Amino acid sequence: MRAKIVAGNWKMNKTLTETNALLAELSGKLPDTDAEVMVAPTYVNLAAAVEDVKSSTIQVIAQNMHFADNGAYTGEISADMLLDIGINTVIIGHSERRAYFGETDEILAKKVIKALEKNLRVVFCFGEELEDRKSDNHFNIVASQLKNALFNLKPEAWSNIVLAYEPVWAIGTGETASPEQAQEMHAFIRKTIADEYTTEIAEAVSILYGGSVKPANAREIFSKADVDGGLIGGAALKADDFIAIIDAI
Ligand SMILES: O=C[C@H](O)COP(=O)(O)O
Repeated sequence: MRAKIVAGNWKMNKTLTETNALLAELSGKLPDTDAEVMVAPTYVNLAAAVEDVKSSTIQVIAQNMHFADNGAYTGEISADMLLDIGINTVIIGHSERRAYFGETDEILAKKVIKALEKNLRVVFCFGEELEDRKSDNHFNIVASQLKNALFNLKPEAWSNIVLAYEPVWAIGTGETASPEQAQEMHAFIRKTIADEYTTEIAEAVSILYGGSVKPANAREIFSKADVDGGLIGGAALKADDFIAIIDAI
């Protein structure tokens, strides 16, 4: 059985005070669920967030990390720093990192290798841009993103990988992929992994959908066979919306 996951990526939102308040509300309202619930606050609030959720099942995860062990990388964060404060999962490859911070497939491949070497679980994000979909190139782009960043991994490494398919045109735009478009791409991703590795590995990996998931559309998207949960941006910033999305899985 694949893990069901609802993860909230808070991006560059929420001060420490707001982080404490949102986590207190989420912990108090968290429904009974089989899904893993994760939140990714900004770096400076991670350690406090880990404390905040100590008595709940919410997992605090990181939005990014560097591929080096340590050194002269001003402004960056290492895997060991995350592990030391009790973080076990890191998002890598978010489209905003790719678009605004120049993160290439090559850089992302290094980050994934380092994270796995340190025993961190990786939520790996990828997805096509609007032009790719308009020119019917979206399957090629997604396949090449997977291949370039992940297909150098040994088969056993896949047990620590979660995928998040996020079509860039659906992120923060209010426009979402239809449940059918999400299912079509998730099935394609699974087949691409099965072709490169094995059906067992492809069937075991959780594939989340991200891009304007809201309480109103979550249930239908999550009902699709190959959609194992969501990576939620804007709607993760309000406790009631995030709880409603967790309830929808
Ligand atoms: O990491 C989350 C995604 O970028 C989705 O963001 P969004 O739900 O605001 O569209």
